[in-house]
Amino acid sequence: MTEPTTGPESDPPAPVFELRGVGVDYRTPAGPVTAVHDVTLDVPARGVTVLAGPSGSGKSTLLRVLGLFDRPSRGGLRHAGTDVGTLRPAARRALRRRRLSQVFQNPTDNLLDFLSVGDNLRAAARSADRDCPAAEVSGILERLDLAGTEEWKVGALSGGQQQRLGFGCALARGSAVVLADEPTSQLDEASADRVLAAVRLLVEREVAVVLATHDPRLVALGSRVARLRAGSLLEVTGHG
Ligand SMILES: Nc1ncnc2c1ncn2[C@@H]1O[C@H](COP(=O)(O)OP(=O)(O)OP(=O)(O)O)[C@@H](O)[C@H]1O
Repeated sequence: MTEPTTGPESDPPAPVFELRGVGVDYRTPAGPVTAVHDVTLDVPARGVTVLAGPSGSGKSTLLRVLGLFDRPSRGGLRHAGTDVGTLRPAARRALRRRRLSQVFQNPTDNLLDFLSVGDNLRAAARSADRDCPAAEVSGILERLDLAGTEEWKVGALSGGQQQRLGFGCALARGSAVVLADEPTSQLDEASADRVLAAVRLLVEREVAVVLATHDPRLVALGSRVARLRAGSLLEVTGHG
């Protein structure tokens, strides 16, 4: 029996996220604050999509929506064609576990400090119901320029090495999408440069990467750049 086809081979894959008129309000003691206004955006299934904008423009809020941590107050969100707004909490959690990874700003927030480097990769894979065999552990470490550190505790790594390992954990999880919030903001320039190489490795492995950043070097990696100001989408540039 032949597999059903979804279209000619040249068709690009469906967007990994489709946001339609998304708005997010926060309740505060002073009343509601609208952090994101009416954002309509497609996030391609390949390459880097950058959410760029000054502090307070809504980048982290949108990442929390894409990471299925927060529900939009208005509008719709589809992930790989599925309307996530209609999913029950357990189904949202399962989707997050199997399909998505997060890389936070602070490198230590991405790792378990009581485990070795290799065990962090294995634990990350298990958290997505996967295995990370020995060859994969050493392959990931080599590609991230961390060869020889497998037995080290993560506290022995520099901040930049820890952040690369954070991206390595996303690879070990086999996620389709990696969402990273200001991943270079705590790093010096040389360490940040090597984090860029980790992002490129994810792209090479056909992971969709969404970066919230104001680091121009990360913005330059974007095949699509969505510029935000005060919670509104100003423009979307690029392709992919
Ligand atoms: N939990 C919250 N409760 C109330 N207001 C919030 C909350 N989180 C964010 N905001 C407000 O929403 C707006 C957008 O914040 P957000 O953190 O998404 O912006 P950002 O672009 O990621 O900023 P930064 O670059 O400083 O992280 C800001 O006005 C912020 O004060």
